[in-house]
This record gives sequence, structure tokens and C-alpha cells, in this order.
Amino acid sequence: MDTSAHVARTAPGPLVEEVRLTPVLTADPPLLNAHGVHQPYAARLVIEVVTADGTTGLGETYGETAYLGPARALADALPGLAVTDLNGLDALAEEVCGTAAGAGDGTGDGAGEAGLGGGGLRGVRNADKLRLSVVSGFEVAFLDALGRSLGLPVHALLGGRVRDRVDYSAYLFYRWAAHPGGRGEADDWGDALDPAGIVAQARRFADTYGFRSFKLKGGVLPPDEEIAAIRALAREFPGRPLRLDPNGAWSVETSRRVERELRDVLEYLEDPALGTPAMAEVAATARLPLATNMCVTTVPELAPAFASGAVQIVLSDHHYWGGLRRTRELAAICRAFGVGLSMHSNTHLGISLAAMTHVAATVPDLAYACDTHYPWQTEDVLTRRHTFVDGAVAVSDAPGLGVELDRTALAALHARWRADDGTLRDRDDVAAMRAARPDWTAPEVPRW
Ligand SMILES: O=C([O-])C(=O)C[C@H](O)[C@@H](O)C(=O)[O-]
Ligand SMILES: [Mg+2]
Repeated sequence: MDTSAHVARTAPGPLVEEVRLTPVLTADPPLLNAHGVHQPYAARLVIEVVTADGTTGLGETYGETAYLGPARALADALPGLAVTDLNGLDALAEEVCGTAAGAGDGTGDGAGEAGLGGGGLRGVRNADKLRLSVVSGFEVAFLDALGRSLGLPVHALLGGRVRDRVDYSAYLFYRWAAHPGGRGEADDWGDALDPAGIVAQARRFADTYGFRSFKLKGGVLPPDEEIAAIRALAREFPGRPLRLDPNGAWSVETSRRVERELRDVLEYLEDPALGTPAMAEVAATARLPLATNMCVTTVPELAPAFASGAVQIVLSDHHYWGGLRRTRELAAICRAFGVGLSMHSNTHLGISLAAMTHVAATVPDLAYACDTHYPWQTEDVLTRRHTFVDGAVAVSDAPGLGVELDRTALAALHARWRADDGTLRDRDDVAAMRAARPDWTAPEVPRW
């Protein structure tokens, strides 16, 4: 048996002829989190893979500077590869994406590391994860191109859908009415800085999109104020699934106290404390399941987290995990260990929401509504925005992802990226906070 590396450029199927990469800046509201506040614009990378038969496949991934070099190297290496050859894509990425770019300190605590951006909110940073995040956008573009060329939806290429709609949860944030200094795009949400503001935001999400589950981004206010907000949500929406996610801002002791106080109303508690050992200590006394998109974002982190019982639900982000097939592999691993799977979201556009919906449609035991930031994103690069009905996105049976690129919108968001002097191209919630509070520094964790 040939166990050597992939033998490139022999697979059947449409061949890549051209790859277009377009970094964009998309509007983001002043949403607060444990580190600071979102910048007025967030970077994404739009990938177009054009095949010799004239089909264009679309992909999307993180667009911060650290991703662009490896994405360019991979794009340049792709012509001649068949879009069926997803293993070849992985192998090429290992060859050309480099091993140093974006490498962090490897501690797994997501703190104090340079390179990937995200302000420490995206878990461990290392070169493998950077490469996988880049590959994910190309894998989605390959699947889109292949599906379009075969006349089949992406979910059919992943084994077929087991549901015809994917449930999402409302992603509630403490927020300001506007970005400091009037930067960014205006919206009419107003501020939300107390329980009444969070309930009003949730009500609008429920009325507009039909969301039935609610996740509050915590780690912003002292825990008792966030407990009060969850209690207010429970009164307003009795029996509805509620989650609270302080992004690891609490000590083990505080996490245990919040868990005790909210165990009658939360569906799960997400990343209360930072890192697997602390999560395991919290889990040891918890009755609520603990979910994470921080201490388990790479394969090597799975075994220690599962062995120590630190995590009961993994919130997959197909970007981190290297794409849609790897998300399904993660689902199988979780299933084998009796761990639940749902989906994490960062600021993203409609291409990624389509990709999330296709893969989520194929995972049999998806027991929790997935996260999405999408309703906060008023801009998109699609001709038709996704819609939520009863909190769900319908699974498309159209060829590929079932979305079309709006070139005018893409050009406008790219022009914004080009016009930026570099300050907004990399996510920095701490710096964005300093625009309002000049003395702000990244909070020490645990903060409470
Ligand atoms: O669930 C999460 O932890 C996230 O979505 C991380 C994000 O970075 C979120 O905290 C945000 O956008 O502020
Ligand atoms: Mg989270």
C-alpha cells in the first residue's frame, strides 16, 4: 500500500484555473465582551475558485493580516488541482502555508499570544490552526464549485441532509448605541447595558427572527449583574434555552457560584473559566453541562478535555477545524465520547452562514441551536441575504452553497479594506475600547 504523501494532480474532476482572494471590511456594531468592544469593521476574506469548466465556487474565512499570506500562497499553488481533491488541498496547504506565521505561545489559554487576532477570544493560536482556518475557506469554495458543476447541494456532497432547517440562537450582547467618536455605521438598536436592555434586545431578536434560544455574551459586567440579566430573560421567555458565555473571565470559585445560581434556568454554561484544567474543576461540581469554543479548538486539545470531563459540548467553528469534512469528523469523535456538538460563530458573512448551515444539516445529533453573529451584520456580499424563519435557516437544495456573489457589494467592502490604513484590518477589541476609555488595558483573567 502506498503510504506516501498525496500524489497531487491526478484526481478526476473540474480543475482549478484561477483563484481570486478579496479581503473585505464589514460593518460591526459596538458589541462588548470580556476584552473590550468590537471595532466598527471586521475583516473577512472572500475566496473565489474558478474551474476550467467556468464554474466559480465561493468560500469565506477570517480576513485578518495573519491569514492573508498563507491564503495567497495556497491560492497560487492551486491551479491544476481538481476541486474533488480535498485531500490534495490539505496536502498542498501543508506544503505551502508555512509553519511560523501566526504561531503563538502554545499554552492553550488563548492569552498573550500574537498572530491570529481575535483578542484571545478564539482559543489557542498556532500555525496548524492558522493553516486550517485558511484551508476551511478553500474547502468550502471547492465544495461549492463541485456542487455547482454537478448540480448538487453541498450537503449532498457531505453525505446528505438529515434535517431541512438548522436552528440558530439569538446572540445577545451588552452594547453601546454607537461606536465612540461616531465611527462606523449607525443602527437603531440603542444601548443594552442592564437586564431591561438585554430583555428588549432578546425580544426584538425573537420577534424579528423567531429565535427560540438565547445566548448572552458575558464577562462584561460583574457576575451578579449578568445573573440578573439571565434571570430577567428566564422570566420573559420561560422554558426557553438560555446560555451565558463570559469567555473565561471568571475564577473557578465564581464559575461555581454562577453555575449554582443559574442551574435551574440555563441550558449550558459556556467557557466560564479559562483553560481545560479550570473548566474541569468547575465541571466537577456542576450540574449544568459546560460548553466551549476556547479550550477545545484543535485536535490535540480533545483528549485532555474529554478525559478530565472538562467539557460536555464542543462548539465547533468550521473555520478553526479546517472545513466542513473535518467538522463532521469532530462530530464523530464527540459522539464516540458522549460529548455534544454545536456551532460557534464570530463575525461572518453569508457565505460562511451557508457553509455552517450545510454542514449542520448533515450532523445527525445536533442537539443545540447553533450560534450566529449574522443578524448583527447589516452588510453582506450576497445578492440575497439569508433569512431566519422561526429562528432557523432553511437548508438549500440549490447547487453548491446556494448563494450568489454580489460583485458590487464585494467591491465596496474591499474598497473599505483598501482605504483602511491598517488599524482596522486586525481585530483588536482592547484598542477599540480605548477610543472610549483611554486607560483601558486587556483585563487580567480571571477578572472576577
Ligand atoms: O462564543 C464566543 O466565545 C465567541 O463568539 C467569541 C467572539 O469573539 C465573541 O466573543 C465576540 O465576537 O465578541
Ligand atoms: Mg464562546
